[in-house]
Amino acid sequence: MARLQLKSIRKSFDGNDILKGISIDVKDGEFLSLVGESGCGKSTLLRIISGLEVPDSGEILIDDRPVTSEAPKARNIAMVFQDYALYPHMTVAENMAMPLIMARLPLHARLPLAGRFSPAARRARPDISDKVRAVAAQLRIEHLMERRPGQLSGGQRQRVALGRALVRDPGIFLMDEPLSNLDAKLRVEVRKEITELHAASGLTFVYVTHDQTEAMTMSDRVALLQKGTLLQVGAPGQLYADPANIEVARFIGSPEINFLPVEAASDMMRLGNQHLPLRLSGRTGGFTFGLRPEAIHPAGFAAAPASADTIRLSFRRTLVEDLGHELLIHGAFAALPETDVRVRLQKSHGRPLDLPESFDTLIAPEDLLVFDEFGKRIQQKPLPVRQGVVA
Ligand SMILES: Nc1ncnc2c1ncn2[C@@H]1O[C@H](COP(=O)(O)OP(=O)(O)OP(=O)(O)O)[C@@H](O)[C@H]1O
Repeated sequence: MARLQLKSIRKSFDGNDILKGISIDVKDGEFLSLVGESGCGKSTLLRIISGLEVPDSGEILIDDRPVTSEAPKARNIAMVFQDYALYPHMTVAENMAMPLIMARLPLHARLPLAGRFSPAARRARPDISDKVRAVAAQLRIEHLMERRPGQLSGGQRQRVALGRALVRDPGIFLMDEPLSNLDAKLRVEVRKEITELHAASGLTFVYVTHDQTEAMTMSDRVALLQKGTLLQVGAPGQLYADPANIEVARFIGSPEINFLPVEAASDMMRLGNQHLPLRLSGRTGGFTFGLRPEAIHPAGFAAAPASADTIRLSFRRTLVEDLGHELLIHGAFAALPETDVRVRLQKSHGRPLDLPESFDTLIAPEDLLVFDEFGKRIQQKPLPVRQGVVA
């Protein structure tokens, strides 16, 4: 276990700023995910933590000890890559033992083949096998120990790669998109296994993924990067319900959040051609509402939101996707026909729903997220205006 602090990490390649001052404090034993779109700098940051890459400026501390200029080996960090990087000619047991064998060999014997057949490697092996067996049991791969990587499924290979990283008893475990080569069903399985592994090992995990669902389901906290900048770091529920800006709201949540342009006057708001009995305390002008698909309640088909001040908007559907337990309805509000909107509707016991083409929807003002013209979240919620009386 170890605490990891990143302080103002900067890195550029060929004059392009890839990381623009990233500061994150990863707690001892925490599972932190780094998420963001392809090219935002996630892997570069992970490589900098591991020591494979050197930052242009900034500092890395492990348990309060500066390690920025230390070699990877001295950091007691293990890393699992998306392509597993197993030795194809070695058995699972040999693959898993290799980091321990290598650590005990003199430098000249560390080449994979030389290391494998050298007398020093053979001497080191007996006391290593107990450790390998223990980790294999933890990962439930004992029955695979004599196979070679080519004789394993993707999920099994992934477990071997995890095992190989774990045998060294690292303080920090780094993973770079470890599930991306697995099919969807297996991804969910291994996702659960990694979460269990984290809980059982108590290690500090830093996990890179571009898949927000993966990050949300596995992590204690999620750090969202965009173009080399840290947009927000927080618990999954916090990023979902309390995003700092439009980019975070857009990236987190599937299906994606809806955005609606609105104009605020002192005593009402306007959405397209409809007046809404809402106002923003002391603020007028152009804003954007963020509205999660499950916060739009089709009247008569879903329970009304528990709010005394729901607003009612007519909706016209264009496409309905039946996901079995729920419907994902695409369409637009009549007040704003040019803006696509997604609505999630739970089905009662999977029964089919006969949705008309147009129906009313109910929305609780408390469920509206408000963003200013720069995309920054405004913490205040829209206030109801009742029959011309400002509440
Ligand atoms: N050694 C390097 N030399 C030059 N450019 C690099 C180098 N490593 C990374 N880059 C560039 O830095 C940017 C960020 O790369 P990085 O791999 O960190 O992104 P990422 O967020 O992990 O993306 P992905 O999800 O696609 O792996 C990319 O534009 C990449 O081309």
